[in-house]
Parts: sequence; structure tokens; C-alpha cells
Amino acid sequence: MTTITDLPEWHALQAHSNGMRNLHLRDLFAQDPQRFNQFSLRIEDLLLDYSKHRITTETMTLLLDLARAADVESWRDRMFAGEKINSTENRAVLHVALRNRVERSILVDGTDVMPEIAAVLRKMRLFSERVRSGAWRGATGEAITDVVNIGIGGSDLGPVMACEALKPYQRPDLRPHFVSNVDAAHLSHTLARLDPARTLFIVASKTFTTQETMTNAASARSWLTNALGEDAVAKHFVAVSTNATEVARFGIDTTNMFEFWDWVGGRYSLWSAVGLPIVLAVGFDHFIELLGGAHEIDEHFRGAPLEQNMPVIMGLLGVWYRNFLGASTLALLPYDQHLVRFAAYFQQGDMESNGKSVRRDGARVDYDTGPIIWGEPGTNGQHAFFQLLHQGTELVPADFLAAAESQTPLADHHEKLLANFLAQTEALAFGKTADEVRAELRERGVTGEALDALVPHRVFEGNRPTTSILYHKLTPRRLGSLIALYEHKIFVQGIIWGINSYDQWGVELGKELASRILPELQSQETVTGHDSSTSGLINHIQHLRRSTQ
Ligand SMILES: O=P(O)(O)OC[C@H]1O[C@](O)(CO)[C@@H](O)[C@@H]1O
Repeated sequence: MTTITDLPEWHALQAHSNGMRNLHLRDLFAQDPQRFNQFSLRIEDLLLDYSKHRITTETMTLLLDLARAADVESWRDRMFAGEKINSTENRAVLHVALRNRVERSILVDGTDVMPEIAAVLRKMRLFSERVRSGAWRGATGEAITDVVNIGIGGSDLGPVMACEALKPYQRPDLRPHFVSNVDAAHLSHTLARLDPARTLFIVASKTFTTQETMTNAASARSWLTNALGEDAVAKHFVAVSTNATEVARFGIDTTNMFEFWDWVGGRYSLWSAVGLPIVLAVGFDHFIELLGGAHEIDEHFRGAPLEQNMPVIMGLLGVWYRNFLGASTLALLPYDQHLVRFAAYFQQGDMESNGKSVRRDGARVDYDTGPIIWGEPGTNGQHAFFQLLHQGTELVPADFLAAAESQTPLADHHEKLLANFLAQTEALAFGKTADEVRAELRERGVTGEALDALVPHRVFEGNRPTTSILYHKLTPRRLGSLIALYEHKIFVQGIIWGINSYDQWGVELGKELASRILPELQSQETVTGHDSSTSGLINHIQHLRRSTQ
């Protein structure tokens, strides 16, 4: 079976990368005053500047050749057409259908999914209008002031991230909360501040079997019924799931269930009923704008030629660093406090999608796949880990995201934020040479041995690659576009690496072992059935618990 590394396009990139390793961004910019224009793309106010990357026109040509050789375009079309490209689960991959804002049918097994999507959206609208207007009353007749979403992974991170991002669109009298960790601290601290009579729970779980979510949901249910009685559940619990049977078994009336479908991957589900907390927090119209922004990128991804296709370019740059220049991580650095959970969201989005070492055909890959995704908002990161980005030994490509205008303007905060974003990308690219350091130190009166000793420590090699993603304001629409950009970037990379980006078997083993270990922790018996470390840890936990009784 041919693998991507057998292709002449791959070999051409390998040969090319040898010549590129020593080329410095300083030289690339000096040679070409048009570099910014050449290596940037725009969609309305959204700008992708990829000129500060270690690339030439030849690099991009070779990367685009690789994308063509990997059939990125035909795979993309297969995804949009509802083909079951998630082969190990025999499922279509249709988060794009959830935000399909034009009259276009999308078929799964010969049935158009658009009417079902419209029906659930209608249900979300009606429900959210009732809650937001105060027409929906709790068991004691009070209006809802607090919404607690109980979910984990894809049933948590998207709504968490989007609610943070869209805080300026929220009302102070209807507050979203999120409980995900099975650690009781998460639920207890959240509920401690809430009044059961004015609290609505959304239990969000695609499968409705996830241990953490079902445990938190059961404890939340007890908290509510202890205060208001069993009958209160109908007015205070709704579910978001694909599994009506389990929802009913839990005791939630399925008329209070918002459905989604197996062709929506958990980490791609914020566009579905999983987005209900977003709708409640910012209103249905803003949610529709979020979908609209994503749809705009979907249309761009489907239609733009590869060389002008933002997610394609982003995906290819990732492949360039991962497979040809040896980078193992990608930092997501929003200079936008509203995107405080953006990196966490795409840790799941990217790492659960492309953290695979087996190709679609079952063969092991002989090349690197998904990078480690991490990051924090600027400027906080500057005072924490940027030292390593500037002077460490690791090559860390980084994406900087920033809004030209703040949603929360205050004095000159935003100019300072932007000045830091621009300064960091400039410093990372161009650095500071030994000559420049010498001149600077001399000017400050440092000379002789003291100067020589300091110079190497104060040199910035530069040549550290960054992408800048700039937009006017972080509106619901722009947030939708940003998320969709990264989703399609992940798709492009998955296709090039020949892996299935839409399953997640790697999370199963831990779940299985946890269910075996749970009864062992609950019993008093000495445990011997594991390796000596795991058995030793279990027994030591038991010992510690006994000794503090
Ligand atoms: O929505 P569910 O079924 O509770 O699953 C939650 C999360 O768990 C995972 O299956 C991983 O364990 C994710 O893919 C998913 O987003």
C-alpha cells in the first residue's frame, strides 16, 4: 500500500526542507518587500497573515502539490456530501450540515438531514425564548437565573469556550455554569452559589452513558429533589443527547430532550443542540450568527482554490513544521481574553482528531501526525512561557489571534494588548543579533568582559514562525468563522496523514480500566490483580483512607 511518504511530492518537500532550515526570516523579508501581500489571505475583515513563516513560494507550491496528491479536495467533497468518511464507526461527518444556512439538502443514507436540523433549532429557539423571557418557570414558580450545563469533552468545552468568548452578549440575570469533572469539588462549588428554585440543568451527553456526566447529573438531581421534591425534575432538567432511551431511564421527560445525531462528532458538536447553553446565554439570534460565521468558512473551504484557501494553507503549514522541520507542538495564543478557553477547546478538537498512529487502512504510520496543542491568552503567556519560545531549543510554531477593536474598551488597554501581540510576532521572527546587542549594551555604558559575558544571553536568534489571525471584533459571527477555520485545518491535516480524524478509540482503554478499578477501590480487600505499581497505589489509597478514619 502506498503511503504519503512514498509520494514524489513528499520527497520533493524533504529535499526542499534541507535547503530551508538555515534560511532566516530576516533574509526572506529583506529579499521581498511584497512578502506580506503575497503570504496573506482575507475573508471580509478576517485576515490570515502567514508571511512570518519559514516558507518561500516554492515551499507553498510543493505543499499544495502534496495536498493535491493526497486528494484533499475530493475528501472534502465527500465530507460535505454526507459520505461515511468516519470509517471505523461507519458514520458521516456532518457538523457542516448543522450550520448549512442555505437551501441545500444534505443526504445521509438517502435522507435529507436538513429538516431534522431545522426542527431541533426551532425547538431550541422556543425553549430559549421561554427561559430568557421568564415564561419558563421552575417548580416553585420562579424564573430561571442560572443554567448549569453538565457534560464533559465535546459536551462541555465548546459551550464553555463560546460562552466565555461571547460574554459581552450575555445578560447578567441569566448566568451559565459548567460542571464537567467527576471530582465533586466541581459540582459542589458550583451548586453552593445557586438556588435550586431558579436553577436549570442541561445534561449534555451524546451517549448519555459517560461516567463523569451521569455521576454529576445524578448528584445534581439529588440536590434539586432534596430541596424541591421529585416532581421538580421536569421543570429543572433538560437533556441534550442522541440517546433517548438513556435520557428516559435517567428520568428526564424526552419532550425536554434536544436531539442530535451520530454524524455529529462530540468535539464538533457545539453547532448542534450541545450549543443550548450558548443559546440560553446569548440568545438564539446570536447563535444563528455563530452558525453563519462558520457557514461562511465552510463555503470558502468548499469553493476557494487551494492556494487561496485559508484552512488548507493553515493545515499545510502545520504539516510543513510537523513533518519537515521537526516541530512537535503548536501554540494557540489569542491576544483576546474572550478566547481564554480557545486553546483548551482545540486541544480536544485537534488532539482527539489527529492524535492517531494508524492510517485509515489499519497500517501504522511511519511519520508524525497531530501536534500537541497548547496555549494561553496573551499577554499572560509572555510572563510565563514565552522565554522558551524566544530562546529555547524547541521550535514552536504559534498562532496569534487578535481583534482590531475591543468588545470591552477601556482607556488604552486594547492598544497595549495589540502592541504586545505585534511586538511578540516581530521579535519571534526577527530576533536581535549579537551586533545589535553589543551596540545596545555599549550605549548603556557596558564594556569589556562584562559586555562579552552578557552578549550570548541577550541574543535572540529569531526565525521563530508565527501566524497572525486578525479580525475586526470578536462577534458571534467571527467566533463561528474562527472555530470553523481550525476545524477544517484539522480535516486537511487528517487527510494528508491518511488517518481517520473522526473516531477516538484511544480514550476507551482508560474508561474500561476505571470501571474495573472502581469496585476495587470501594471494597476493603487487598488488591493484587494489577501490575505492582497499580495494585500498590490502590492499596496505599486504602491504607491512607483507613489511617485517617
Ligand atoms: O457526550 P458524551 O457521550 O458524554 O462524550 C463526552 C466526550 O467523551 C469522549 O467520548 C472522550 O472520552 C469525547 O469524544 C466526547 O466529547
